[in-house]
Amino acid sequence: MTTLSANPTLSSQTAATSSTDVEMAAPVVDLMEPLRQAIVDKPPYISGTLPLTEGDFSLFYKSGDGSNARHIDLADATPEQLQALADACEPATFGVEQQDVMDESYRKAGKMDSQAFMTRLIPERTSLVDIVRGYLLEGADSSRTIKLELYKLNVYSKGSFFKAHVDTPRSEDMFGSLVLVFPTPHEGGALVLRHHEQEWTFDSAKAVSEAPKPSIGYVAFFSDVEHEVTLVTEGHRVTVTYNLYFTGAEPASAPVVPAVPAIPANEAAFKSAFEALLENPEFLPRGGTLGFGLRHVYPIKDSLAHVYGMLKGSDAAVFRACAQLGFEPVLYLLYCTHMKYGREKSWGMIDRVPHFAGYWQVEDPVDMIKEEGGLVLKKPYAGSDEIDERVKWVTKITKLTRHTSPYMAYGNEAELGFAYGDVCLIVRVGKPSERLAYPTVAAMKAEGKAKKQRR
Ligand SMILES: O=C(O)CCC(=O)C(=O)O
Ligand SMILES: [Fe+2]
Repeated sequence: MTTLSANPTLSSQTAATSSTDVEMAAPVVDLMEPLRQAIVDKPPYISGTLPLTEGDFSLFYKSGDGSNARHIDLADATPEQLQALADACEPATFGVEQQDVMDESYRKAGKMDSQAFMTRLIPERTSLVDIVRGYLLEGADSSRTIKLELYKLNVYSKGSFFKAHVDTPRSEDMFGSLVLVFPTPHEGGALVLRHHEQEWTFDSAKAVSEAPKPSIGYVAFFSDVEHEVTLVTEGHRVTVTYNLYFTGAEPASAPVVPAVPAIPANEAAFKSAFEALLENPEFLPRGGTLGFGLRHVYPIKDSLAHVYGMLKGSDAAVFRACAQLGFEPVLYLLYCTHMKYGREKSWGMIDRVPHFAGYWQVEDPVDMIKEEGGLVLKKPYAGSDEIDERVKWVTKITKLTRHTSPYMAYGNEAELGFAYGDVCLIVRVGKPSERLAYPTVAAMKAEGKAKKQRR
């Protein structure tokens, strides 16, 4: 059910401006709850595989008394070479109440501290940092600068494992861990992650063996996620781990788009929740329009077109899942006007950046949106023929990606007003027997044009 929020008090003369607030964006708690949950309760990790160049798999390490360095190519290592690497490791410990403890019933693995090896792999020169920022982090966090600190190398030989634990934070700024799994032959050693009574498994051995060669497996997760490494039943599982920190530096100016798009962990959950809803005859019995607030920041200037190719994390998950099911998700700018007099607000949306420059003494920017080819969602005292579309909001509108347009506002003298458009994703769904038959955007536009001409 939609709840109405109290009308915010108007603070200035130019209060007849647009800003999005929670009223319209209050999500409908109903059949769509599983859909909303799939987006909002995003799994606290991201995993996948990443192809790298051959040199990145070279590892040099100290062995014996340390007077000789050895080399191993982890993309093409023999069992003997891997055994030599395992022999050069010390037994791994783990932290219990500020102390490093060795207990092979809890953790059985070999470890090498970062000063005992050198890898050519520099995560900052791959898309790993962008993947962590774009797919693990959300909202404002995803444009913060992060730092990766090489922590350890581990060799999980046959019979190795690491029981459930959370990683010890190294400082207040540490927000997570990144584990890279090399493509060495092994079986078992999957990483099981648990958070808020949910569980996920990343079978890195399987993922890496199915990836184009040579690739590494990667998994990044937040510090409060419990995780365990299951028993390695064959071969050697070689990993390097990094601690992930936020740095104090200013946020990067433009949000970064991962060069290699990762598959968001909640994409499958969202897709199956949506498929189940589409099967349900009680869901939008006459068809309807779903709205999703975006959960990442994207740069916009004159157009929304480039944002389609930049979608990250949950935004990418929603877009891709809907498109795969045959729908045509469209980005819109959503405007809300607090009227100067009275309590009502008007709402409108448009699928491109509007140009308000030629308008003079405008009372309600939603009228300009309409003139520019947009749609009216809500308007005080409007008859139903004046409402173009009604949107059911699955997730709240956010102000993360907002476009500001100045315009000449109505007043005793012309004064400058500002209209704020918040980018959201709109998906139109047909009635139960013909879910994909809802008019396409092109059809809606053509219809709108015809309507205008008839007037
Ligand atoms: O190897 C992994 O996948 C995780 C290792 C781990 O949990 C750790 O080193 O703390
Ligand atoms: Fe761990």
